[in-house]
This record gives sequence, C-alpha cells and structure tokens, in this order.
Amino acid sequence: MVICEYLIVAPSTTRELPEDYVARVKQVHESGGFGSRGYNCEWKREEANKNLLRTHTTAVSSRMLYELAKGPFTPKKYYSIDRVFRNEAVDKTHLAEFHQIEGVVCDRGLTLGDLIGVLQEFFSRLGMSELRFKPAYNPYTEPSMEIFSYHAGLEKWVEIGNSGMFRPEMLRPMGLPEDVRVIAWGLSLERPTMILYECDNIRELFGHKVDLKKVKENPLCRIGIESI
Ligand SMILES: N[C@@H](Cc1ccccc1)C(=O)O
Repeated sequence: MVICEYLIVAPSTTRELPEDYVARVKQVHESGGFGSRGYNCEWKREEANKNLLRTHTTAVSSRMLYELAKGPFTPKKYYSIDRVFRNEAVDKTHLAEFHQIEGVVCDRGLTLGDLIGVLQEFFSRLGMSELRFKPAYNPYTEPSMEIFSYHAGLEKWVEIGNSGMFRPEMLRPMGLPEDVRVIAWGLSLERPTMILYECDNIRELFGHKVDLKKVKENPLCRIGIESI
C-alpha cells in the first residue's frame, strides 16, 4: 500500500462496489428521499471510488449495517476500537492518528434518550459522570450530539466524542425496515485517557513523542477490573 497524505496511491481506487446500492446512494444524495431533500448536486463516482485512510470508524459501522440489512431484521449491537487517520494539525489536544471507540445499537423503538443513557452509563463507569451534550451536525445522523467532559488541568471542557441517530436517508437505501432506529457513537480513546490520567499533552500518550521509559515503568491499565 502506498500512501500520499491520506489518499492511498496504490491501489488508488476500489475494485468493486455493489452497483444496485451505489445507484440508490447516488439517487438519495442528488435528489433526496425518505424525508431528505438531498444535496441537489451531482454525486461523483470518481470521488466515491478513491481509496483513503479511514477517517472515522463509522465507515466500519456502515459496512456492518449494510450486511445486517441483507437478511431479515434482528436487533443488533456492534462495537469497534480502531485506528483512524486525519489531515489534521497536531497540538496538545489533537493527533493526526488516533483511536476511536465506536458503538452502534439497532432496534425498533430506540430514542435519543437511549443514546444519552448509554453514553452517560459508559463514561460514569470510567469515573467520568460530568458530561455535557452539545447539538451538532453530521451528514449521516440527525439529531447529533457532541460529548464534552471537563479537563481540570487544561481548565476547559474538551470534546470526547460525537454521536447521533443514523438518518433514514442513510439506512433505507441499505434496505433496513422503516421502523428500525439506530443509535451510534464514535468516542475518542486518547481524550478521556488525558482526563482520567491528568495528562495535558495528548502527544505523550500516542505517537513518536511517547516516552518509552514511561511505557515500561507504568503499570497496566486496570480500570474496572477489580469489580469484575
Ligand atoms: N463519525 C463521528 C462519530 C459518530 C459516530 C456515530 C454516529 C455519530 C457520530 C466522528 O468521527 O466524529
């Protein structure tokens, strides 16, 4: 694999895509459907064919939802923790390569309340019960919420994740039933670690600036292990 910035040079394009699904995606982008008005501009196949390093693990979630939609619907939960890559300037709270904790729950009757409840429970079990939710925009979720937690060392609220309910115009072209609701989140791994371990420079946690001596000397992370 040859990489130039975040685009992959070889192989530069995808080899095959499911053509019937591509046609539905193009249609919903250009002219809308399922309650959406669409973007009202051309959806370009050459752009969609380009290979690039994964910018968010929601790419994995979408692929799993597409697979789920192929069969008769059954409620599902999917989780992933994996590396993502962004064309981003690095500073004490930003990395160009970092990790996301992604989760997706699909069932009939799910609401935004379920999403808030899951996130609050998840973070409170890590010892972070003070959260703030901020309305946000994602082209694939509505409503969407960014999640913030207070960093005592930096003396500010820092974003620790993003979340929402997948839009019908994303789910229905896959073939999911109309009444199925999908709540989902993509959380940072490094930012909550900064808060919990009172670290005020994200570069100390991951990347070429990591102090190897610290890695060797620090005990393994055992959050929650005692209570199991
Ligand atoms: N993909 C979003 C996170 C997200 C996941 C799932 C639903 C909504 C948002 C991000 O990288 O910021």
